[in-house]
Amino acid sequence: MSAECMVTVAEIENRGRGLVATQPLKAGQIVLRDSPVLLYSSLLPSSSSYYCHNCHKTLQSSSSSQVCPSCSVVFCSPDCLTAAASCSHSPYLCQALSRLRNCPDLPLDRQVQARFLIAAYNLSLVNRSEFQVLLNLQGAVTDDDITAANSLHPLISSLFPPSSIPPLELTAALLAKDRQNAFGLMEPFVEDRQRSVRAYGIYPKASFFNHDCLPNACRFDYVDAAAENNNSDIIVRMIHDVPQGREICLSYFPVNLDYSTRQKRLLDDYGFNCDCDRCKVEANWSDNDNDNDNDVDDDENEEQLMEEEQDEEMAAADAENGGDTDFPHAYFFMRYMCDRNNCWGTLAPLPPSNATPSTVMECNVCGNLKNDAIGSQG
Ligand SMILES: C[S@@+](CC[C@H](N)C(=O)[O-])C[C@H]1O[C@@H](n2cnc3c(N)ncnc32)[C@H](O)[C@@H]1O
Repeated sequence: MSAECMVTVAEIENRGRGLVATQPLKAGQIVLRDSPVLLYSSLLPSSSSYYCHNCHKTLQSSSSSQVCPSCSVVFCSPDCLTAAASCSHSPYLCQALSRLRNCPDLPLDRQVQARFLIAAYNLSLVNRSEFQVLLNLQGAVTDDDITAANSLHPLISSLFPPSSIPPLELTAALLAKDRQNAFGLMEPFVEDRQRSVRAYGIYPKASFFNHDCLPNACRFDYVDAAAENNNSDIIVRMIHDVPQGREICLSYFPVNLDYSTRQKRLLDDYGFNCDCDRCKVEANWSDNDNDNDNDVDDDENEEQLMEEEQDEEMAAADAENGGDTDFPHAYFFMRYMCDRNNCWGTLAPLPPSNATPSTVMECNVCGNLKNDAIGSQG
């Protein structure tokens, strides 16, 4: 059975649409493969010249690289140049990105938003049905989206003929959809180096996954390691078994973040208060009282460790529940969080072969494979 049949879109109370298992699902099973309808670079123009402007693979110093004759951006192969010319690097987009490169004073976050808007409006010109996918995404507009739209509108308007300038409201709505639905394609993991996002993508099916702070599935990508033409594809695999009818959720960020950081991020970026089982337990932890005093930058928060005390508190909470909750929290961290230094990835088994579960766990951040002692025992 194809991965696409294993989950279906359903309306979930207080969460909008979500993806639900159509059958009992096994640990390691692939429930979704998805390709982006839109992909844009998140890097400074100087760094983005190291990547193919179509598939975002690192360019090799080989003769197969192709240069756009109009704007000089580079593609990894003639195939990527041809594919891009009719879609992601149309004449409109080529001209628009050249204009954007002439705005060096625009801060990087605004440049990245401008690249998204250029890619989105390009999609409206080259592929109406995929643009419609974008319009159908969830996305409540905030004041920040309106501020960003106001600041970028003169630039965006200048890229269109006066008769077809898109309305400001559409620009704000698109920015909101991007914020709440884009997946970051990260640079491959290097120990002791801060990982950055290479590109953002809008994935039409994966954007239906809701968030849970203890997810039952996780997302894999194989940037620079994927088979030909699949550099930006993502795969979602089950972390553990779930019954038919269960909602399948991802975590929108590394699972080691603390309670108040998670709540803040979910409210600021995604517009909701999380009341998942883990949050219900952690909402009562005493050290949350101090969390706000320690507010630090989001990036720094990503680096925060799941402190030992918290592990102990989780174990205590599970013990209080009789230790027989459906899926104890401490167990999740012991079994499904990568223990490699500075990684904070989530582990999921490799796909089962011939219905036999795999005992090898793969980390979705560093790619490490490790034998699953608990799984292989039983
Ligand atoms: C990537 S979309 C997920 C699909 C979305 N529910 C829809 O209807 O298209 C992200 C948005 O879904 C909603 N969402 C995701 N997880 C949620 C959760 N655990 N509780 C409440 N809302 C959630 C939020 O509105 C969030 O901005």
